[in-house]
Amino acid sequence: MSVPVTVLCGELGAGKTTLLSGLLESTDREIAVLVNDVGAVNVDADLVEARTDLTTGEEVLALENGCICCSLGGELSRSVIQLWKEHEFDYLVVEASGVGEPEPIARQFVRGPAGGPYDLDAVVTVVDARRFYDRFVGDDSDERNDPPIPEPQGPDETGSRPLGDLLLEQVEFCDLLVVNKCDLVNDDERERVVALLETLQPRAEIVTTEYGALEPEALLDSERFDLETAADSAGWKQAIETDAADGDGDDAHEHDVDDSAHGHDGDGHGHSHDEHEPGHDEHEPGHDEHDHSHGDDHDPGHDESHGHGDGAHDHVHPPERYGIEVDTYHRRRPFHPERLAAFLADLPDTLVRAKGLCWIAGREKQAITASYAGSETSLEVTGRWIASFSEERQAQYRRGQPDLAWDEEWGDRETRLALIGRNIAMEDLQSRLDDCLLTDEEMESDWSAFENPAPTGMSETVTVSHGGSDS
Ligand SMILES: Nc1nc2c(ncn2[C@@H]2O[C@H](COP(=O)(O)OP(=O)(O)OP(=O)(O)O)[C@@H](O)[C@H]2O)c(=O)[nH]1
Repeated sequence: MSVPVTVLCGELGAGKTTLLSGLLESTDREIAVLVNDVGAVNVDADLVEARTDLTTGEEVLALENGCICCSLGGELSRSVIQLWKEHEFDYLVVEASGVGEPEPIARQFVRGPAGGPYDLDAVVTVVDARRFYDRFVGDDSDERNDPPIPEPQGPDETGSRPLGDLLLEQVEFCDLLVVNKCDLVNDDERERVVALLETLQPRAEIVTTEYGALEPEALLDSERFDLETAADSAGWKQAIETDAADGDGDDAHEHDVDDSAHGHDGDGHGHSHDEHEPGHDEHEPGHDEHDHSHGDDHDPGHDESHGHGDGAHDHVHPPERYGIEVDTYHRRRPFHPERLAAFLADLPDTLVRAKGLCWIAGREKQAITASYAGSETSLEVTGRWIASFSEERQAQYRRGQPDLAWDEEWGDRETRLALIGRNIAMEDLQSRLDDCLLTDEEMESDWSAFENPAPTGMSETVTVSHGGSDS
């Protein structure tokens, strides 16, 4: 019998991982998860792993070397077929990269080789209510009862399509729309968002959530996916492309087989997380199966063009088309807590997403995950630096992770962030981050004397609002 599949799409930071983590916690179904993340730091797979008993490399499978939508007939199909052969599970959830287009992914499960063992059940798009409102609905009271239908905006002055275009495509293609982050909009704003979404996508069911809290039944075995529509993919394609062509005037939506990796520096990511807090004991020393490659690199590797020279297709990858740039920030020096907080409250609008581990002075034990999306950055203690354990334990952990880069003085403490922006001055951003690092003089000072808003306890989270204060 075919294994049903739910494909989870949505804007970067809309809450896909949050929703997925909740789903995995609330169902007894044996769910395999395919996570595809953009950027060298494959944080999502790690977060999903941390919150479940699934393990990367087994049921949680991370596609680190490419975007699903570029892996047509390639890595996606191979991965899911291999997964099906080697593991027992009765449901597959694919968490698509926040910049992935749903159609080519869905098509894999309908027409590709994965269509054999799998049966596409639903395509679910998660929408960030706040961002959707701000971007598309606005605050013009004249439009209150008759929101305009946003049109894809076409190339901007740099030749890239606005990121919102991709969001619209995800909205238009799906079967279920999850309007998430409803805690960040008021009732009126929420209703206007829903009204506009209904106009854009009359076929989809729409649910509103906070932190992606949904009953598993809403996401699994819904049989929402319309196979007839899917089989007639030229129809959807036309619908989507007609809109996009308004701005593009070319065939940039043509998707053909392309296994190129892009925007990835090939290394996995790093960090062993704490294993000694209540409820977080599932990992043993050496549990971390991710790669630990620690080049102090800045890999802009996202500029590859996808011209194939045979004239058959003109695939422009979304990160390129939408002006998205992916970079990593890696430093082995701690942040000054107050300067970091001030920086996080004043992030450039061109930054779409940032996520990764931070080393913050005064928090010598805590490995803190920073996650920026939309209007806020959360700082959450997600583990402990191995260097903060006894020497005996350190040795034990390090034996299990022979590739772990280790500094004589600071051990594994470091900052490694994925930065995703649109038309962003990445160097400026990196240099502003550098300004948040401790100076040589501060390195010698008493770090515990700094005012420090960073969290201390495992899973404790501090949120910094963009342009606002801590909460
Ligand atoms: N205020 C608020 N924050 C939320 C909600 N849902 C998720 N978040 C936060 O938003 C941030 C992004 O959530 P994720 O679940 O990682 O988003 P994602 O869509 O998986 O992100 P990408 O994988 O980068 O595309 C995290 O800091 C979440 O804690 C919500 O309903 N309300």
